[in-house]
Amino acid sequence: MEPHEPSPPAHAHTEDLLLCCEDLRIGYQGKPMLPPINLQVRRGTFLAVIGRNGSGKSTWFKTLLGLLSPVSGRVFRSSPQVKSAYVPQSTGIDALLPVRTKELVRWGRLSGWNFLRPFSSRQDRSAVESAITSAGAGPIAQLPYRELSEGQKQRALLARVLATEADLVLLDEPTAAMDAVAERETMKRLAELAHEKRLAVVVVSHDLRVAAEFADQLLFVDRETSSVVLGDANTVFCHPAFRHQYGDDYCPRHPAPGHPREPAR
Ligand SMILES: Nc1ncnc2c1ncn2[C@@H]1O[C@H](COP(=O)(O)OP(=O)(O)OP(=O)(O)O)[C@@H](O)[C@H]1O
Repeated sequence: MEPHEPSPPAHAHTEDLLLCCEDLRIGYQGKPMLPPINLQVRRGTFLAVIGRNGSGKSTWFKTLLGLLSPVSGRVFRSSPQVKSAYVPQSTGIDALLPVRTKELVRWGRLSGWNFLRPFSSRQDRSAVESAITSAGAGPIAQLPYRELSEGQKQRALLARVLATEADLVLLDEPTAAMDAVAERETMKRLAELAHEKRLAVVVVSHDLRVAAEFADQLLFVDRETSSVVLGDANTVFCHPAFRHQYGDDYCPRHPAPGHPREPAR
């Protein structure tokens, strides 16, 4: 280890650990917007980040990626080799070039000016094919990216990020423009990828039920109640801060009127 490299947390020496937030406070201009975040991101897990608009989800992603400095605390990567890939909420890719989806995915795979190489390696080609299949982007692979619908563009960008074969994949509302069927299918695929390929997948989603169905854990962030809640769906959905924002309908312990949990005697 380099002399100036920060020391890892005591619990970080496990092979599945990719990234760790330690008392991490996120915000702008030195002003924290949430209480400290403590969590570990591990291989083979699917984490969904939920919360109202403006609650700090994208800010957290930017801090994880090093695009924004923590207000305090730290983000620790278990190794400098941990490779992350990120799909932001919206991108300017379509404004760039009239490129086919498959080429866009290939460029995601080949870093820097390598994408100008006329031939990619067999390994690159196979990673591109597999990413296109995993993202369900086969039917649109030969179509110009510019001509795709917003939901199809999201699939293409998902394939692009998967082609990088990153260990940690951060996706900010990757299904926002998809119809309900495509959204469910994509979240299911992301969960399978996390579990089968041993990736860590972290997704921001506003579809709470779909997130709860497929994610291993939920991270709920809320500025109004100054809350950060990490746990399974029941833990999060029944938390007072979550219920303050979204009501009781998501919590099985607080059934909606007319749907009693116990049959009436
Ligand atoms: N560069 C910036 N400087 C100061 N404040 C900012 C900056 N960028 C975003 N914010 C503010 O930070 C807060 C959190 O924004 P963020 O984009 O992280 O929310 P979010 O949870 O991702 O929201 P959404 O669900 O709408 O995408 C918002 O109030 C936003 O206005």
